[in-house]
Amino acid sequence: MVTFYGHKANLIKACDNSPPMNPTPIREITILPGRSRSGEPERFEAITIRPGDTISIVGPTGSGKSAFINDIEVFAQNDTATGRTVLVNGEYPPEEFVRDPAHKPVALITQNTQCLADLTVEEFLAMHVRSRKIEDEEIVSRTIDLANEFTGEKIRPDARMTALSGGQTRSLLVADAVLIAAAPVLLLDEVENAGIFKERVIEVLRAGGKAVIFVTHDPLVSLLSARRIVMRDGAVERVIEPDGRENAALREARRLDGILRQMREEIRAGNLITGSVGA
Ligand SMILES: Nc1ncnc2c1ncn2[C@@H]1O[C@H](COP(=O)(O)OP(=O)(O)OP(=O)(O)O)[C@@H](O)[C@H]1O
Repeated sequence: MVTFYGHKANLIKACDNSPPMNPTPIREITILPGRSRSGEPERFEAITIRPGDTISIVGPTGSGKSAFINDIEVFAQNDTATGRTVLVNGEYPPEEFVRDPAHKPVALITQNTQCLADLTVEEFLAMHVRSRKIEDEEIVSRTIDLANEFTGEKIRPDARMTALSGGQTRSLLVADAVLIAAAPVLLLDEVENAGIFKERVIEVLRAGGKAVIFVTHDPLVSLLSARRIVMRDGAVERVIEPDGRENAALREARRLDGILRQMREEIRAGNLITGSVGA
C-alpha cells in the first residue's frame, strides 16, 4: 500500500523503498525575482532563507502568497507562472530535491491536507518511519507527544487517522515533518485557524533550527515572524523586518490570542461564557 498525505506536489510518500534522507545540508535557500501578474519585474534583489528563520507571507486574497511558497516547494527555475528562480546553497538544486519525496528538504502543509490512510496514528507514523529506514523505537511516540504540544485536542496513538480533526491532523503533520521527515524547511499555508497552538509551533521550529514560512492572515503569527513578505498583484511588494519595533503590538496580539483561545475552549466544552476571560 502507498499512502500519501499533503496535496498538490507536496505529496509525502509514506510507504516506499527510498533510501534515507540525503544528508546534503541546506545552508540557505535563495529566491530570485520574477514578475508580477501584470508582467512587471519584481523589485527585490534576492530573498535568502536560512535555518531558524521565521517568515510570514501576507497580503490580500489573490495577491500571490500561495504561489510564492509553491515556487519554493517545486524549486522553481523560471518555469512557473511567476518566473521566479529558487537556489539551494547558491546553486540550482539537485534533481532529487525536486522530484523525490524521500529526498525533498521542503515539507508543505496546507489547509486542505487530508489523510487517506485507514490506519491508526501509530500505524501511520510507524509506516513512515519504516519507509525512511529510521531505526529509533521511540520516534513514533515522540512524534505523537510533539503533536500534542501543538493542539489542545489530545491525539491518541490508537485513533484512526481519518477521524482526526483538522487541528489534530495539521499538528501531527507538523510533528511528523519535524521528527520523521526531518525536513529543514517547512511551508505552512494558512494552517493557523484550526485548533493549533501557533506560538508553540514557532518556538519548536525555531529551537530545532528549522526554517519556517507561513502564509498567514493571522496577526499573532505575522508579528512572531522575524520577517514579513508583503505580496501584491502576484509580486513581492515589500520585505519588512520590524527589529523590535512591533513589540507592543506583539504583546497585545498575545493577550488577545490567549483570550480567544480560552473562549474557544469554553465554547467547545459547551459552557456559557458569563464572566471575564483571560484577565
Ligand atoms: N506573479 C504571478 N504571475 C502570474 N500569475 C500569478 C502570479 N502570482 C500568483 N498568480 C496566480 O494568481 C492566482 C492567485 O494567487 P495565489 O493563490 O497565490 O493568491 P493568495 O494570495 O494565496 O490568495 P488567498 O489568500 O486567496 O489564498 C493563482 O492562480 C496564481 O497562480
